[in-house]
Amino acid sequence: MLRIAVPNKGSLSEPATDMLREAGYRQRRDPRELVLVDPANDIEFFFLRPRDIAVYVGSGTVDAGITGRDLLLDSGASAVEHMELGFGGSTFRFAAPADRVTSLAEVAGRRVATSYPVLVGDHLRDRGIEATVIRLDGAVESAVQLGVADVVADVVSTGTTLRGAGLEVFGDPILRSEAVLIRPQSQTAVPAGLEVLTRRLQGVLVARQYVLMDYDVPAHLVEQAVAITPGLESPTVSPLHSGGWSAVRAMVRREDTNRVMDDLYDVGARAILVTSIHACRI
Ligand SMILES: Nc1ncnc2c1ncn2[C@@H]1O[C@H](COP(=O)(O)OP(=O)(O)OP(=O)(O)O)[C@@H](O)[C@H]1O
Ligand SMILES: O=P(O)(O)OC[C@H]1O[C@H](OP(=O)(O)OP(=O)(O)O)[C@H](O)[C@@H]1O
Ligand SMILES: [Mg+2]
Repeated sequence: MLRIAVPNKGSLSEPATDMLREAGYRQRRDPRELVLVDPANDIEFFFLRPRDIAVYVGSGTVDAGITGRDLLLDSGASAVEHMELGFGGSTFRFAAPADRVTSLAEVAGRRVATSYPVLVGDHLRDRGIEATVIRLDGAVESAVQLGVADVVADVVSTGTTLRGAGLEVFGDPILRSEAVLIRPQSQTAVPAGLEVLTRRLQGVLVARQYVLMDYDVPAHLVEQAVAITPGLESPTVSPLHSGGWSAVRAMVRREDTNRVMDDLYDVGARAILVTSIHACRI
């Protein structure tokens, strides 16, 4: 039976569970459940702290797990990224009170508060900057105001928390993170069940990122229209019953939907219909 670690709380928990449910796996209803078996899919889910998941995966006691790239790098565990999951996006950045510290070089000799001491320590060392890293469990934005640190390094999503604490980011992002499926470095071959899980999750990603577009276009304009909707591989073109027109079906990126419909209409396409993809295997 395949063993998969899933975040039990925090920002990644609900979107991870939603994605697995969308991929056809049983998921827990009670947030206190720690283990859930899905016998129909021969898979077992372990609900663990997001920060601990890389440790379990690295030790090889589970076959794969969902966590953040930032948490994986900070863990130092022997686990590798297997697949990006398209949610839980964030940047990891330095911040300080406006105008007090404005470049990475100025971090030298100062105190940096963070919940990600390995990630930050590695970043500073790689750039030859000596600073004192102070490890805190969370809410690091208050560390400057409370006099424990001069600079913070933390997850930034909307930036609301930083603004609220009177801090401003400076320097380049330390990391761009998102939720990832990770597997043990020691795993020599990807288990068959993990390949199925991966394909299912890729199906969810495609269903979320693409829509299906159908339209009719005069046959002599098909080439122009198809240039606007090249699809993933190649669009399907079929003749309409009444001569001189073709029907085209292609996948289109969801965010491009309205621009593509406008462009198709301008070329002469009509009866342009957009349908959501419920599920797919590419
Ligand atoms: N707005 C956000 N706030 C916090 N983490 C986010 C956000 N968006 C994405 N993430 C990602 O979520 C992961 C951290 O999860 P979370 O903050 O839930 O863990 P935690 O801080 O260990 O737990 P908790 O906050 O419940 O104590 C990281 O990979 C981080 O990049
Ligand atoms: O840019 P924002 O949208 O404001 O989000 C970023 C904040 O969210 C996270 O905190 P979390 O809620 O996980 O609390 P924690 O600091 O205790 O981990 C993170 O550590 C930042 O504080
Ligand atoms: Mg947190």
